[in-house]
Amino acid sequence: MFEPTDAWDHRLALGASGELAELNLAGVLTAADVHVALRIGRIGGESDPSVLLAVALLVRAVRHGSVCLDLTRVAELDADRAWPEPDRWLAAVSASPVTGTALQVEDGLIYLDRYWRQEGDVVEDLLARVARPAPHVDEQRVEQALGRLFAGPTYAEQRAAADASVRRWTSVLTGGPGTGKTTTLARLLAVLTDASDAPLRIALAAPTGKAAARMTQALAEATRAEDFPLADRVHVEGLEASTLHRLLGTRPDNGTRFRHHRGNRLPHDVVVVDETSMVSLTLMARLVEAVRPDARLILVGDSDQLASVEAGAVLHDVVLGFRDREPSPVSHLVTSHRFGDAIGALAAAVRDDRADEAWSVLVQGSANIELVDPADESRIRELVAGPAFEVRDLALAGDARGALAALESHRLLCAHRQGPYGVAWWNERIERWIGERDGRDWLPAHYPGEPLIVNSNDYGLRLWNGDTGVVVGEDDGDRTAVFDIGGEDRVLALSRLADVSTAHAITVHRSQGSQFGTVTVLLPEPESLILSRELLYTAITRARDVVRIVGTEESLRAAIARPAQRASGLAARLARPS
Ligand SMILES: Nc1ncnc2c1ncn2[C@@H]1O[C@H](COP(=O)(O)OP(=O)(O)OP(=O)(O)O)[C@@H](O)[C@H]1O
Repeated sequence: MFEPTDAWDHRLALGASGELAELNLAGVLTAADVHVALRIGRIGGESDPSVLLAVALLVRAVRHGSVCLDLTRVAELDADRAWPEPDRWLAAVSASPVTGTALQVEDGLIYLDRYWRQEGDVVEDLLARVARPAPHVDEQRVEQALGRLFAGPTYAEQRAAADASVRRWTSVLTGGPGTGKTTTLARLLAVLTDASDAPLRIALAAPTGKAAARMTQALAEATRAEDFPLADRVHVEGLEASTLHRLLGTRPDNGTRFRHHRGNRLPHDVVVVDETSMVSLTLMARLVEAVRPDARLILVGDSDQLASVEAGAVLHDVVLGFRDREPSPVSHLVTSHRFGDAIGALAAAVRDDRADEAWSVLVQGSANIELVDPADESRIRELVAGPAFEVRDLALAGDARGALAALESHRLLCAHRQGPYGVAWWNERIERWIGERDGRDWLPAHYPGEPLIVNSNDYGLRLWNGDTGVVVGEDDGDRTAVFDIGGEDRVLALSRLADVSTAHAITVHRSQGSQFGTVTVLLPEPESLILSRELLYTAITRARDVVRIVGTEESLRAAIARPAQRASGLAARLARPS
């Protein structure tokens, strides 16, 4: 609910009446939701208020990450409101002249045409891929390679996953942090290469630049493990990941179409995608159509993490949809291999809806886990300003590498962008603390020690969405920005930076695909609509060594009790017997 400032308040949907106007004023529908619905109605010749209401609610659902709308669940938005009876409502939508053009109905769910097509494409392409006869493999060579690369009892689960993947065109490797997804992938790639007569063209990709750099690094580390057979290293060494956009070939004239597609497939024999949980439905549709039917597609990720910023929860849906298929393309790694994994145990309690256990782990605390009272201002200042001071001092001393390393050692994660629990507010607060400490009333634009995060891909500068850097130099003198690109420093003039923001604090959504030594998670009020189990799980699993949660018991329990819900027909359509 909001109080309009006047009749022209931009939040008001002018021209709306009845329920659309009421729900707009109640803050359920934005002006844009209403305008899109009215426009679709006008173009399609539909004036039935219940259909227009369904369209506006559908646009709202897509804005919240859903692919479609289930009319039987709309009442959950406001149980006290008299909503249309779902069966009759669906019948009205199905009979509408806009259905079949701007709108589609499938399995009782309503879709905007674009997402219906994309979901249909993903279903069709994935089902066609899993229905293909299995790839031919040389059993003896595969057995030997599996035995060599996955030797010993600690590798049993991962060996089974690799064994299954070798025998499929399409496989999904999912598991929580530290369950050995990267270890398995590195060794699986070695098995595939060893078992192939011709050299394999392997593509590695991730949804963001940051995630791609991490994938390259993690694979290199996994390959350097002591028990990774030397002779197999050459097969995996030197492989570099790129962003999915770069792999598919971005086109300057079109943001959602790529150079590679159904008519011009990728040349690779193996296409691996890491951090697949962050891949939207739109991007997944483009990916699966671009992979040759006779190329392997390996999707890697943690299906319990937050889904993509855009519509869809594709990895989650694919894992769910293929769960009961025999043989299943999905391998689920469950054993954590990180020594003394207290963070993993906390994350698992959150993921599995064990709120009592999560709370008691937090209250008990340990070397890796701390619960911080949100009222304890001085502790919070110490925890979040301390690392910022360190980055600033190193940046002022001209130590770019040190500043970048300090930056990666801690990050403040917020659920929101705005408001007292939001990124903007906390960035400002930290900047105030820096000013106070250094006796400055104001800091210059792009001050030394300012952490930067890139918001969109910049092909000219070769900076990718999610890349992080830091400003180095003097407050009243020369300053440059230094970015860590896959372990190498890239120095850039500040004037060249177009779309960057300050990153003392970032949202949990933005942190996906990254990890930090210590993570401080700021939980919002329990009523916050953005607070969900997946959000908390994702935030906790960003920490390598230490996680600190600033929040109340109510907020923690509210998060765990609320699984993020994204309506989609993908899982059901993949699971349907063919
Ligand atoms: N089978 C194993 N035996 C012993 N140690 C292992 C095994 N598998 C993985 N590890 C070790 O566990 C740690 C985590 O493994 P890995 O990085 O492969 O997991 P991951 O699932 O990719 O993690 P994340 O999602 O956090 O990146 C690494 O230090 C790795 O060396």
